[in-house]
Amino acid sequence: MKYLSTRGHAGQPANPEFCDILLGGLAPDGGLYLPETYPQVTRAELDAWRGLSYAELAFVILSKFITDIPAADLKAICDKTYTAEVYRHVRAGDDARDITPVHWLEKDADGRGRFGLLELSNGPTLAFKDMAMQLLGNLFEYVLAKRGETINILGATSGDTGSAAEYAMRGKHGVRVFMLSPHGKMSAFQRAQMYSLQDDNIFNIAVTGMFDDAQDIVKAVSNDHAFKAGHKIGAVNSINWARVAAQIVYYFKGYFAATESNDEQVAFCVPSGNFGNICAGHIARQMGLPVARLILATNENDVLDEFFRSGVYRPRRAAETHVTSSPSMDISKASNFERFVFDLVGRDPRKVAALWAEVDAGRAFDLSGTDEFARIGAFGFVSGESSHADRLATIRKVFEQYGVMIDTHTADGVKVAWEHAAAVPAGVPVLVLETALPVKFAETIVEALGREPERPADLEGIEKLPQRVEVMAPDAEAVKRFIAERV
Ligand SMILES: Cc1ncc(COP(=O)(O)O)c(C=O)c1O
Ligand SMILES: N[C@@H](CCOP(=O)(O)O)C(=O)O
Repeated sequence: MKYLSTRGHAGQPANPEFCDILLGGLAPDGGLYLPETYPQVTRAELDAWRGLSYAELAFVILSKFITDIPAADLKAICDKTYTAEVYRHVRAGDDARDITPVHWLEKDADGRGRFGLLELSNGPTLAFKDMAMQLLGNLFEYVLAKRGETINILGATSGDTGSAAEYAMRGKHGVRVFMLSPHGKMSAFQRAQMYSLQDDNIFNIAVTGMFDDAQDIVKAVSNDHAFKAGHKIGAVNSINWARVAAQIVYYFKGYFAATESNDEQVAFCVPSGNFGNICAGHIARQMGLPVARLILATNENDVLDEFFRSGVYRPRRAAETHVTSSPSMDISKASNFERFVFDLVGRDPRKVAALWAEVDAGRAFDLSGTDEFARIGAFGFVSGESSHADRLATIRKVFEQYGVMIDTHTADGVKVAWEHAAAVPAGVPVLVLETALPVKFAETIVEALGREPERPADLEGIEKLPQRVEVMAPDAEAVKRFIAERV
């Protein structure tokens, strides 16, 4: 499989393969890598895949995108990654061997699931990021050893990518992680998960700004080609295609869990910020997975909801970005949205480059009234927004009605999924992606329910551990100096 850049210049080689872009992160023209074409899944393949374990499914799907790692090696990496020991934090009664079990909230009279949670947060750091990041850790280790290289990962987090990356990379040979987080904007649990790590290869930098400032720094450093090459800078955010590829797998797994035959459809509701998660759902649908609807949910930072309703993409400045009780979605400039717009404009890199020239200059773009936006219905998206009050009411309702405690981001998803029930064809089950566990956002859970969420034994007392973090202004040059002094 060869890859291209959404902006037209994929670098050298002109059409790189998977292992090159795994280490490369952002394309040299500032665009994002995508496969030249989306591999199509045949009906015979879907039939054969139903019933596969998560690791087996990951192998067959990733084999379509990764053609430069021998099959036996890729299989071994998938088997090592997707184990019940790694994804162990399942709800009582669910089976960790499923890796991403579905927890049904509503079933019909025949006992068939109608509305449920796709559990994606059972990994080491209790957020969906572990689904891809654990694989990335193993892929990096494999490819770096094969090539005799090292990598210095520069990432940005609004709370969950950071800890998932650090847990996946800590102690890994040849890998250092420099992770930028928004100072004072994450939950106490999220901060403790990251800042309490004392491993020599982990560096936490808290920038006095928002997530978008941190993400801008990652892009600025990646776009300094001399620095990037000289300091072997890599990426683990969903700008890295490998993250998106790994996330495609659980859409297939969720589909098989929610249906009995491949004639049926399913709808997914995805709490969204950087558009990485739902971008994987979009690609699964483009590959032929029978997805009736992709329901996109935002919090008060509603830039994506605004686009799907109006055709206007208007990234907000840091000062206009709300600090909310679903903090991991406090994002106003969604990196992966560029991948979707590439498909929307007929995969024309010149159009994407022109649109992102506007975005990079701090302006909006407006596709309303264009032929492209007229086609948006074909992509299956609907969207909605959720507020702090909605979040509290949804957490309460789900707890009272079903006895299930959900986190604040998943609550945004449930609220928007309920709101869009009429947009889903009759009889089609709806899965809300559970993107984090409630203990990560205990303060809001206590506000909603008057009780503390359950805490896994292995994360007991982490807030009391000593923390190690460097606080810095959001300045790409200062970050470069910090990295250069340590590699
Ligand atoms: C808990 C949680 N939910 C939802 C999101 C939004 O996902 P995405 O950025 O892939 O749209 C994030 C962060 O990315 C997250 O950490
Ligand atoms: N919500 C994320 C933000 C970064 O998203 P990514 O998927 O691009 O890594 C976080 O928790 O850090």
